[in-house]
Amino acid sequence: MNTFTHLPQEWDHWLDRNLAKGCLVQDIVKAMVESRFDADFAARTVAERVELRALQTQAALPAQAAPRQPYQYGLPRFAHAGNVISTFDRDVHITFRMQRPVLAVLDDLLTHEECDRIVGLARDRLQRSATLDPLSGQHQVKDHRTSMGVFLPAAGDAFLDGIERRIAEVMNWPRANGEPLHVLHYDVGAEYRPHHDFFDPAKPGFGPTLARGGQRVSTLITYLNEVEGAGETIFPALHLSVVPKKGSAVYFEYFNESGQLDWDTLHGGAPVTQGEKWVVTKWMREGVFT
Ligand SMILES: O=C(O)CCC(=O)C(=O)O
Ligand SMILES: [Fe+2]
Repeated sequence: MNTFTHLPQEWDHWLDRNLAKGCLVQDIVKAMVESRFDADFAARTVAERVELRALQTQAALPAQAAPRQPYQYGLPRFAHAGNVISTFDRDVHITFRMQRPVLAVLDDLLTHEECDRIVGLARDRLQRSATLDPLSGQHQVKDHRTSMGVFLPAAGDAFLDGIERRIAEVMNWPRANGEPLHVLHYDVGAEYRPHHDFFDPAKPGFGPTLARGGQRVSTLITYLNEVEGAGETIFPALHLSVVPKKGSAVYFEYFNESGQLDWDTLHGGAPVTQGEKWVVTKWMREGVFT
């Protein structure tokens, strides 16, 4: 019986060595399955590692496409100097920041009461999270996103209205460019595998969503509860993970004035190993979201 669904460190190195040697993916997966790794796990793990290695070496593009130019870090959209962002109703504290990619961890974005209230608004309306298929443009439920989610439009809700305003000030981008707040819930074992929040313009299925305000430019993920085990937001290309803390948030941006995309913002929600995880995400667009 094939049982292993976790990659020990020695196997991690083995995987990299074999990919570097040019071994075929199917041979690597076969060897893992023969060593009692779960077949689906082995296939997924190898496919993800191939993608990550390609990203790191910028070799992910098909042969006929032009190589990606390095992302130009001009003036960040997140232009807050100092440690505190004084919004109209609350001081938000910057506890970590990095320039490449532009990323920050923020404390006190929401009070605990606000977190609980958002969870309360979302709890009974959750649906299994879907992702937009890059080829067909259809919303599809896939194994790589096993959370439950719901959009919370702020229209007419004074509470959400205030939160939206605060978030727009923190993201330093017009509120009208934001998609509605999106709440995600993860049970034990649920995860959101590494992805980019922007829409790859080379993929035809993203045309219709790109027509609704253009490209996504930045993301703010706010943690709504204390997670008992794991569930970090992981950034594999940066070897960075952000540990959930109730009321705190992680911000990152990935679209510059020249329209370049920062592929290093690859990120995901690691599987929750104990308890549950709630987040609320704000995605900003280039223009007004319609
Ligand atoms: O749950 C997380 O930590 C990541 C969520 C995420 O990537 C998103 O909402 O776009
Ligand atoms: Fe994301």
